[in-house]
Amino acid sequence: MSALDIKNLSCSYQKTSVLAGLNLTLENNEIVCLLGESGCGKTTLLRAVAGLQSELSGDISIQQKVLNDPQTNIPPELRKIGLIFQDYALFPHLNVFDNVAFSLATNMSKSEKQQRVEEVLALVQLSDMEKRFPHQLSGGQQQRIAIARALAYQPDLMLLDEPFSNLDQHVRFQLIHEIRHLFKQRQMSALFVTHSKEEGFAFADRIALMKAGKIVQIDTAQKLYRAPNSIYVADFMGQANYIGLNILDDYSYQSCFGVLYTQAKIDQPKEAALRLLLRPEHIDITPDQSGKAVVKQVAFQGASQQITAQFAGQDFLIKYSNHTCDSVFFQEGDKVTLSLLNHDFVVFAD
Ligand SMILES: Nc1ncnc2c1ncn2[C@@H]1O[C@H](COP(=O)(O)OP(=O)(O)OP(=O)(O)O)[C@@H](O)[C@H]1O
Repeated sequence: MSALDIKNLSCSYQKTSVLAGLNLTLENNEIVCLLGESGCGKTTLLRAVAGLQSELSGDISIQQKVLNDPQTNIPPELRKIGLIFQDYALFPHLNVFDNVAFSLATNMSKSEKQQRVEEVLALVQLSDMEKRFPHQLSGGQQQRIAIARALAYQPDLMLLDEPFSNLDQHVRFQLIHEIRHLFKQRQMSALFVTHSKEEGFAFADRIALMKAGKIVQIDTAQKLYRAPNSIYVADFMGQANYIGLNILDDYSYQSCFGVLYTQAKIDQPKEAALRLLLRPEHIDITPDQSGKAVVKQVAFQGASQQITAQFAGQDFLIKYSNHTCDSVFFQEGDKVTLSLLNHDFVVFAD
């Protein structure tokens, strides 16, 4: 059974279309990250699922229960959704206990409430802070309280909008790992918005990369990085070089690195203009006095060097790992040879 099913969702603001015919399915216990540049519609999609969006068409179901279709529009408070925002949204005049208890049904007995609040505060490791007020907590602790409050409500789906972006780097990644572990333990499905791919990598099972109101690719972070379906996805997911290819026959191309052979039959017309994606770690660099490439720039990064080298009339970005004791430290002006390391080819047609 899927945790969330979105079919053909379109949303607009004053008739300006923001989401157009979007489809998305979340499996049970899955965390999916909506990633994309500012303004692509991530928050609008989250708001649509929460029932906070008015100009909307399409079908939305949670746990097979229809929330939105042409006949139905379940109000936000009945959707069994936990919402977590960037600014924690805690009530400043309520202590931790009352903030967490706030979302619980009014017909719950006092002892049931007590038990539920204690349980979720233990989950976020803040049991001893029941009496404190939000201003007496750090940003990370406030966000944990917000998460405890959402968990106490026992939602069918958790929606998180940039929940970690107000936290400093160290606390942020610690909290991301902690909350991911907690969600997995509680078998919680979640849709999570961010514009940081590092947060998406650390928190989500799958990433849905959005562009102008559409999901352009959805898959694991590794797949999006290694097998992007477009130059847009390739560039969004990491640094990239591209080289031109000419088809020689069904299994080989001519390139500036010589003839490249493929295992899979090439299914493009012979005259197609093609580009091969080369990540910086796909290119090997070796010092060579008679080499045809020259180092233009070196950025030492501790465990690696990021090198820009000119070869065949173009600049290549190369990642050179310093992991062995005979690693070379390259300098501007060094003559070098570049070669391609074995990897699965990703080729784009222009
Ligand atoms: N209330 C509104 N009225 C009119 N237009 C809006 C409104 N809210 C958002 N928009 C527009 O809708 C588009 C999508 O906005 P949305 O907030 O969903 O993007 P986002 O991907 O979450 O961006 P960000 O990463 O900057 O938060 C943007 O062009 C934005 O300007």
